[in-house]
Order: sequence, then C-alpha cells, then structure tokens
Amino acid sequence: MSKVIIPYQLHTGHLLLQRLLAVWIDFRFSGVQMAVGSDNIGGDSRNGIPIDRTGLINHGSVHMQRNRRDCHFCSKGNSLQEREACLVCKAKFCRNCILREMGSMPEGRKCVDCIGQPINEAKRSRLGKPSRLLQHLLSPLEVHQIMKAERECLANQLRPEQLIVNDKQLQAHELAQLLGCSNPPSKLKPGRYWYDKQSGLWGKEGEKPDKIITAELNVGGRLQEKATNGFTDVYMNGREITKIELRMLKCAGVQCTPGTHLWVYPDGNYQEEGQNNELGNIYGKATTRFLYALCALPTPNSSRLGARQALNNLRSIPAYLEQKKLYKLLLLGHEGSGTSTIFKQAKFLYNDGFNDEELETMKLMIQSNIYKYIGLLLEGRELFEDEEEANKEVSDDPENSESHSYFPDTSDAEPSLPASPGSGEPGEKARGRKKNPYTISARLKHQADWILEIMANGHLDAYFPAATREYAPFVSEMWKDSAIQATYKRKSELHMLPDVADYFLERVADISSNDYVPSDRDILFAEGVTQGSGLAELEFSLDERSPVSETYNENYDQASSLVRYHLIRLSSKGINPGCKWLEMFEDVRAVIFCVALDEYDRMWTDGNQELQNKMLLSRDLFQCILEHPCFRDTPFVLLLNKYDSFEDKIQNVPLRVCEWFADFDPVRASTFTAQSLAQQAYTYIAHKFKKHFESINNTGRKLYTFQLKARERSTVSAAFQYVKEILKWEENKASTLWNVHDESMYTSDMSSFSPIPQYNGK
Ligand SMILES: Nc1nc2c(ncn2[C@@H]2O[C@H](COP(=O)(O)OP(=O)(O)OP(=O)(O)O)[C@@H](O)[C@H]2O)c(=O)[nH]1
Ligand SMILES: [Mg+2]
Repeated sequence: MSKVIIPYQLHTGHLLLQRLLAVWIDFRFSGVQMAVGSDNIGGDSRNGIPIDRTGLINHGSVHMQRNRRDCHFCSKGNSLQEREACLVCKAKFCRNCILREMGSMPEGRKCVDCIGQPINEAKRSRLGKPSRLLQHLLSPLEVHQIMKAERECLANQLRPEQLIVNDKQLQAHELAQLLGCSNPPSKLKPGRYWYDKQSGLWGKEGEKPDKIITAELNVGGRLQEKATNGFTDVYMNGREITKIELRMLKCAGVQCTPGTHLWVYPDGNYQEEGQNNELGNIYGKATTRFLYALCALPTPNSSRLGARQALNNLRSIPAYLEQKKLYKLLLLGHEGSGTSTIFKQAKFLYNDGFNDEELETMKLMIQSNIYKYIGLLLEGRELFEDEEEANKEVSDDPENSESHSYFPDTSDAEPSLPASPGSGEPGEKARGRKKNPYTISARLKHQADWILEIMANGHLDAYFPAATREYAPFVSEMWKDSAIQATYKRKSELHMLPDVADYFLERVADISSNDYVPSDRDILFAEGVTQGSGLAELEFSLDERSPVSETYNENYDQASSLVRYHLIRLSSKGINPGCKWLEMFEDVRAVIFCVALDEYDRMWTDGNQELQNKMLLSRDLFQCILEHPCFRDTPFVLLLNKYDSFEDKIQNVPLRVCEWFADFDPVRASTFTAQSLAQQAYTYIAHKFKKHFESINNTGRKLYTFQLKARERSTVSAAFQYVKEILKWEENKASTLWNVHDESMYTSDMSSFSPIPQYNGK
C-alpha cells in the first residue's frame, strides 16, 4: 500500500490544516493511507521513508526487502530478540514498541490498524496462547484478559462461509449449532468437511473419520457417497468407507462383503440398511477400541460421556428458577444519570463487590478514561486559544484598542513557557503583549496533537490503556500545565467533560501504574460498568426486614425469601423511538429510570445533533421508553439522582434555566433556607415528571419517584427496598383487584419516596 508523508513543518502547524489535508489526501488518492512523517507514531515510516506492513521499504519506485526480524515500528532488531507478531498482517514488534503499536489489544495481538479484521488463518492455532514476551511485559491478569478477548472476540471467530460441510457452505445458525453442541469438532479451521448426521462421525473431506461429534445436527448438505474417497464397496450410512475402516470393521467381527450397506448409530450399534434387526456394537470389545485408537480412528466413549454431562448440566436448574420467583428489573437513564453507579452499589451491597477480573476491567476503564478527559481538555484548549487569538486581533485593531483592556497587563503572564509556533506573531512579547493563557509549549503541543489525532480517528480505546504507563508522565505534565488548568476552569463550557475528570487526572501517575487497584471510591466515581455494549447484569436477593418494608412484614411468608432479582443495566446509547430490540426486555417487572437532577443547566449532544439541554434529553428518553409497547403495563420507578450535587447547584444556578422548568416559582424564596429551596425544586421536578407520565399513558398508572444520592450506599439500598415494595404492591393490587376496588390505597404516599413534603405548585 502506498503512503503519503506529511512533512514535519505542517505537522507542527495548525492541526485543523493537517486534518483537512489528510481528508483531501484520502479523497484524492482513495486507498492511500496517511502517515505522519516526523514522529513515527503511525509506526509506518523510517527516517521519513514509508514502510508497508509486508516489510517492503518504499524508496520511490524501488522496494527493498526488510529483514524479517526487524521491528516494524523502530526497524531495529537482531535474531536473538523476541518479537510479537500481529495476528492479521504478521507485522512484528519488539518489546519497546509492542504496546505502542498494539495499544490495549481489545481483540488480542493485532496492530491498531488491524483491529476489526479477521485473523490470518495460519495463526489460528496460536489464538489465546500468550507469548513469553507478553508475559514479561504485562501482569498475569492483563495477559489473561487479552488472551480471553483474543479467543472470544467476534472478529477472530470462524466465519460460516469458511466452512463447507457435505459440499454446502454453512449458514451462521448452522455454525452456531455446530460450535454450541455438547461435543463439537475440536480445533476447527476453515476448510471442507464431511459429517455423518446419523453416527456423528466427522472428518476432513476425502479423509478418514477424525472424531465423533454430537449426532443429529442440522448442518451442511447431505452426506456424499464419496465423502472420504473410499473404494471399498462397503457403505456406512450412505458413505463408502475407507480401507482402514473396512479393516477395522472386519477386526470387530462385522460381516461386510462387497455391496454391504450398514446403518450405524452414535453409540456404535449397527444394523443392515433397511432391516430392523440390530446386529451388534462395533466398538463393543475392548480390543477393538484399542485397535481403533492405534489406527487413529475415533470411538464414541468420550462423546457419549460429553452428551451425558450436557444432560446433567441441563438438569441442575437453580431452585429459585423452579419457584418462578425471578423478578427482572430494567435500569436505564440518559448518559451520566448514574445507572452504572447504582449498579455498582448493588454489586457492593448484594454481591460481595468486585472480583479480581472485574477489578482489572475497572482499572483498564479508568485508565483509558483519563485519556478521554485529557483529550477533551486539549480540544477545549485549542478552541479557547483560537478564541483568545481572535479577541486579541480585535483589540489589536487601533479602532478597538481603547475599548479593550487586553494589553499589556503582564503581571499574571506565564513567563516560563517558551512561545509555541502557534502562539502569535514574532515580537509579540517585545511589544509587551500578554501571552495567550491557553497556549502550551511546542513540545507538549506535539504530543497533544498526537492524542487529538488518535481521538479524531476513534482509536482512543485501542491505544489505551496498555500504553498508559508510557504516556502517564506526559499526561501528568499536561494536566499541571497552566493552559490546561485555565481550560479546566471553564469546564462548564466543555459539555462532554464529566465532573470526575479532575478526581482521576490529579492521580494520573498512581492510576497508570501497573500495581494500581481501584478503591471502592474510585469504582463509584468511575464512569461505566462494562466496556463495549453497556449491558450489565446482576442477580441478587433482598433482605426482607427493611425499614421500608416493615409495614408489610405482617404478610411476610417463607416463599418470599426465595425471590431473586435480576437487575439489567442498559446504556442509553442506541435507544430511539420504536427501538426494536427493547422487546427483549418485555418480561421485566419494573422499569427503573434514572435522571440526574443536577443536569438541568447542562448542554449535551446525542450523536451529531446540536447541543440540547440534558434534562430535556432525559425527559425525551423517558417518554420514548414509556411509549414503547412492551412497557405498556410495566410499573415505572423514577430515581431522581445526584440530589447532593443538585443541592449545591441550585444555590447558584436558577432552575428556570431549563425551559421545561420556566414556571418554577418557589414559595417565599427569600425567607427560605438554601436547603428548602433545593427541596422545593426537587418536589417540583418530581411533580413535572409525574404529570408528564400521566399525560402520556392513559392506563391510570402512577409514576413512583425516589430521591437518590447514588454515591451513598445506604440510599441505593433504600431505593431497592422501595422497588421491592412496589413489586409486592403491584402483585397484591393485581390479585385483589377483583375483590376490593380500593383505589385510595394506590393513591397513598406509596408513589413517592423522599424525606420531604409534597410540592403543591402548578
Ligand atoms: N455527586 C454525585 N455524583 C454521582 C451520583 N451518582 C453518580 N454520580 C457520578 O456521576 C458520574 C456518572 O455516573 P454513571 O453511573 O457512570 O452514569 P451512567 O448512567 O452510567 O452513564 P453512562 O455510563 O454514560 O451511560 C460518575 O462519576 C458518578 O460517580 C450522585 O448521586 N452524586
Ligand atoms: Mg456510566
């Protein structure tokens, strides 16, 4: 593949210009890939000479073969040094470059450019087997996780079209059946196979049987007579058997004269085709089995055992499932509303917290989030720097100079940093002009541009966090830089930057270390639960003796202790009106919708849409879920979260900044204490959601609301007790509906739970 080098001068120039140029190049030479010539970060150039992954050094039209043992990134190497190869393009990397080039290895050992691509089939047998080099570089748990991803990720799996069984290419469901059966073919590779459905015999096309797999699978086409290329005139389930099989059959005492057609079952019992008389068992005698093993022919023992085990597994259904008391709870909310925090608290409360593997996942997530935060800050910095420059130009204009006080107040200028190429015209300082507070040094800018470029290409997750240790000092230095601190001061303008950014960035050195283990607090402060789909599940039971449930304990019966809850936390990304896959959750017993109270003044963008108020986006998502036909009769619980930060914010930011709350009119606000203002505002918001709920559904349902501070474990515990009561209440309501029509019970305080009086506003 040919490449285009962007010269260093341009690289250090304006990033936007460089990106535009890259887009133009992509467009102009389709299929031509861009490499940044100066910093080698793309890994595809040596001294400005582009190198493609096949090892050819592109010297204009001359191609020189690179030594096969050279590192593809630094081009250094000798035959004694260990290398790790990409499973796709086979590019090899030395120990110094492997993490840089392979990043966090979300699909195992692949260079970042190869992520998502199928592996080179010659490497399939190496999947999930760690090299010594990797074991030296990473902790055992990290290696374990990378190998797991390598074995299990979708891109590395066999594709159905790679397998032909009985002369027919497999479909996806057939492959799933084949791999998912109790006794699948081992070490399956792409190729042509034959399969005898009746006996379970399996082998490569044209070769003798290799294994007995599960019988009666509906995969591939009809077994061909010549599947094993036999010329014996003896047939087994329609296949002409091979010479070695015939010899073994004779040893087993099976009568097989030319023209014999045998019908063989998975356990080895056989009969003549068309006759209903069992003639015996091929593998009955120990000597026969021994001879079969000697000739590398399969016998059914192990597979029969496998089937029996699979059956046993099926029988071990947990008791609570047999009692049919598993309540599914769907937990969701808009991004950042706190659903992961609630989920994590539930894990601490009911599931003994996080095990080593989960802690490792959490650690990787925290480590890669740090780069997201610094990236967002760098983006903001660029924006503020440009803005400042533009302002400067206006104030430089003699016509405006009197009305702007930009010069020359040098008292709080930053003298220590060298002027970067982008910091303005030469002689700026000499003229006594104030330095742009958002300008960073040329050295930091160079690194910053690299991070921004990775972000723009969407490769952030792939590079980090495996490269975390390497770049931690740079992130730490960047975070302390006055320009980034000045940017952070304007965090309210950086809409996508979460509040926890500083909590983690302050400790970047610790967090990036190999020994870092996230504390409980770190886990709760971190964003997210799982990498990838955003779906997380947890099963637990609840203590029946809770303060909330005390009034119901009179009716407490033994059976209720068997109740288990299946909490499913769903990420809001990808949910839209009419969303089909929400039907998967049709059987949930309650929808728990989470809203962050403190987001009434925050702007957000869902995908490419323009910025919108986040509370309104939350309301829209709430409505979207509520209107979904699957949840027509499902109880809804609204968790109004982040009350702690809401209490703080309401002192400074009026609730009315959100257009939905324009009519908020606190009673005698001036004489109220700060807390009661927050309480009023909370009740008002709960009331707004209830009204909205009632206006959308006409089934007479009421919305249950609960005030929450998800970072405080006790409030989350109380929230789950509340949900438990609601489920009991709903169940009782359904069973007594025909006997007592006591609507007054339903309209009691059960529909709200907060330590505050109800709002009586409009
Ligand atoms: N102050 C405060 N912060 C909270 C509270 N609940 C959650 N947070 C923080 O809010 C941030 C986002 O919370 P998450 O639980 O990740 O939100 P989410 O709903 O999972 O959002 P996504 O992961 O983006 O889908 C985290 O840093 C939490 O620690 C709360 O009650 N008070
Ligand atoms: Mg989250």
